[in-house]
Amino acid sequence: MMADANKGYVGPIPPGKKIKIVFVIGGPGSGKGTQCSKIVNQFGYTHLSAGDLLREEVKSNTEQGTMIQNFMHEGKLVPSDVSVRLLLKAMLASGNDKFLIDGFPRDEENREAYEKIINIDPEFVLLIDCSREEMERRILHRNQGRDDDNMDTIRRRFQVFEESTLPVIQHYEKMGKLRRVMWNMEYNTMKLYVVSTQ
Ligand SMILES: Nc1ncnc2c1ncn2[C@@H]1O[C@H](COP(=O)(O)OP(=O)(O)O)[C@@H](O)[C@H]1O
Ligand SMILES: O=c1ccn([C@@H]2O[C@H](COP(=O)(O)OP(=O)(O)O)[C@@H](O)[C@H]2O)c(=O)[nH]1
Ligand SMILES: [Mg+2]
Repeated sequence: MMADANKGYVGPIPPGKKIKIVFVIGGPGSGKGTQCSKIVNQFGYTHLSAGDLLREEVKSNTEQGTMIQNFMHEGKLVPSDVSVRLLLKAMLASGNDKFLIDGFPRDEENREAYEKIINIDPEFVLLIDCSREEMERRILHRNQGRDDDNMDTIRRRFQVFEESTLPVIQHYEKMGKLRRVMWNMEYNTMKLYVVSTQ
């Protein structure tokens, strides 16, 4: 491993380790988790779902867990320092150097907190573009017993996606980092994006 693999990097990950990060973004129910699970099996990435990490934290029955549960139940975004710290903890615990980060960053504040605390430029941002009708249909049939998969919360989650996540997507598009795939695209086409950065 080259000593200057992360030249200029200032952050908590040990220097000298070239870390690859891919953000996977898309509306609620667009298939982020599904595609990430397929990609990790084949390409040795660690899949970190920000939503799953938050749900794990809710189970801990701490004050922070209850706070997170309330935000999620309302379809709102949990304060960035909480989500970023959970991501960082999971990255350090994994020992891996390639991560698919699913469902994050969801707003500009998330992105800024990530840049302040973790500060590793993503290789690219994979956007799963899916119609709202299809996303709604999928969420309502997902049967994972999620407290936020009800019509009322779903509506708010879509609103957050349109108002807060779209600006993040535009940011990465301006930087030339956005790779857009359609929800009904062949999985093999999706794989190409990952293979091309191996
Ligand atoms: N390409 C697909 N075609 C049909 N159903 C899908 C597809 N991808 C995902 N699903 C289903 O849609 C639901 C939402 O997918 P999920 O991966 O949980 O999305 P997200 O993580 O973006 O919310 C799940 O029940 C999943 O099985
Ligand atoms: O970085 C994140 C990721 C998720 N969430 C919260 O967790 C919920 C569920 O996110 P998840 O990614 O699991 O939902 P999905 O898009 O997969 O349906 C969101 O609505 C938010 O309330 C958050 O606050 N910050
Ligand atoms: Mg998901």
